[in-house]
Order: sequence, then C-alpha cells, then structure tokens
Amino acid sequence: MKKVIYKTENLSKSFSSGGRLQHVLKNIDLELYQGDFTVIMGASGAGKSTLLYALSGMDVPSLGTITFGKQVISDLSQDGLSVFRREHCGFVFQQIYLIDSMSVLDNVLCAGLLVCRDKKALLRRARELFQAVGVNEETQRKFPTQISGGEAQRVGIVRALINAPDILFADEPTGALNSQTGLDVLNTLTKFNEQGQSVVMVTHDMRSACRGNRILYLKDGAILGECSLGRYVHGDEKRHEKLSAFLTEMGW
Ligand SMILES: Nc1ncnc2c1ncn2[C@@H]1O[C@H](COP(=O)(O)OP(=O)(O)OP(=O)(O)O)[C@@H](O)[C@H]1O
Repeated sequence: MKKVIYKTENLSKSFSSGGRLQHVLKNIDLELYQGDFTVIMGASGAGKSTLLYALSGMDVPSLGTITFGKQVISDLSQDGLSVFRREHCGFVFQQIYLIDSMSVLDNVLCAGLLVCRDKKALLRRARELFQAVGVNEETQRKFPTQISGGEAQRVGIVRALINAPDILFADEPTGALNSQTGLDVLNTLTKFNEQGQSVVMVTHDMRSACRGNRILYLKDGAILGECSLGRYVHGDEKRHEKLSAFLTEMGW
C-alpha cells in the first residue's frame, strides 16, 4: 500500500485584488503518495501553480490544513516554512535563477551547504547527480551565462536534488526549452522518479504529463477528476490515448 506523504483538508486560497476577493482554491481534499509522479493539469488560471505553492510552503493557504507526514505545515510561521522547504522540498521551475557570479558546481554546492556542512559528501553527491543528468566536469566549471538552456535546466534539477528532498516540485519545467532539450529534462525527471523520488509537476503539455503515473485535473480551483496511468513505459501509445481521453472528458 502506498504511503501518504501529503494530505490537504479543505485547502482554500483567496486573493484580494482591486477590492474583490478571488477564490482560487476551493476546499481541496487531497492525498499525495510517496514515490508517485503526480501531475497537475487544468486550464490557464485554474489554480495549478497556486496549489503547488501552497503544498510546497511557498505560500500559505487562506483556510484549511496541509499535513506533510505528521507535520501540519499550514500552521508554520514564515521562518518555519523556509526550514520546511529547505529540508524537504526541491524546486524546478521554468525560470532557473542560477547565480551568474558562481560556477555551475558552486551554484549546486551553495544550495547543499544550506542543509549539510559536509562539503566532501556534498561534492560526492553533486558529482553523482551531474553524471546522472549528463552534465560533464567542463560544464560544471562554467558560469551560468556560458551554458545552454537545456544544460541550465539540468543544473537546476541537480540543485533541486542536492539535499535529497522528500519531494520535488516542478512547475512547467520544460516550458522554456526546445523539443529535444525538453525531452532530456523529462527523461531525467522520469529516471529519478524510477529511483523512488516523489515528484509533483504542473504542466499544460501532454508529452510532459504522460510521464506521470497519476494525473489530477483542476478546474476553477477544485479537483474535477483524476486519472491513473501506471508507471511510465517508453513508447507506450496507449498511455497517451488514455490521457487524451481523460482530458477530453474533463473538457480540456
Ligand atoms: N499573488 C496573487 N495575487 C492575486 N491573484 C493571484 C496571485 N496568484 C495567483 N493569482 C490568481 O489566481 C488565479 C490562478 O492562478 P494560477 O497561477 O494558480 O493559475 P494556473 O492554473 O497555474 O495558470 P497558468 O496555467 O496560466 O499558469 C489567477 O486568476 C491569478 O491571477
């Protein structure tokens, strides 16, 4: 039986803009499981990123609770949330925000040193991760402005994983990449997930979504439905058809 890592109850988020309250997430009850590659889909404005930010402690809900393991993260202060993010979460976004004045390797080590003081152990893990994503030593010595978008995104994945997070959050990780480099990034995420890494990814892209084993469809701030695709198998056309049929049913 799968282990629940996240549980939300009545999770709601509202924003006030122009004197009007916009209810973006509406009473979401959700469980996420360890080892899953969960994908969140839905139309633009459905609340996907807002849900991801709430789960990852980057933002706080207006109402409801979010429990991670036994910890109620929706009760944490801003300081508590930053410790939670640092210790448990990894982030991969469309924008990578590497520090331009540091080498690729130092960008990764710097993120690791926030959690672990053992530089030798960090270096070992960084080298393993760089090898896994296909970023060689020459590229590791370069500065962010000297590498391609695809390389930068793979460095971003290494940085996100350097602290061995319990969960990796990805928001449109291939959104700014061309088709081949996007595919490399998806293969990298799939590989880590096969090794047990839990992933939650927001995407509009069918090809990316096909990598997930569980697809949630968000509409107007509520989960309208979900689809189970099973573990990713390369070249499985039925998977694409199943996802496509599900999305059609959801009104995608
Ligand atoms: N900080 C904020 N202040 C005010 N409104 C916000 C804020 N963040 C999000 N919203 C609003 O919440 C709604 C949902 O935004 P969100 O980014 O979660 O949608 P999304 O489903 O991820 O959309 P997209 O696919 O276009 O990225 C939008 O109408 C957006 O304008």
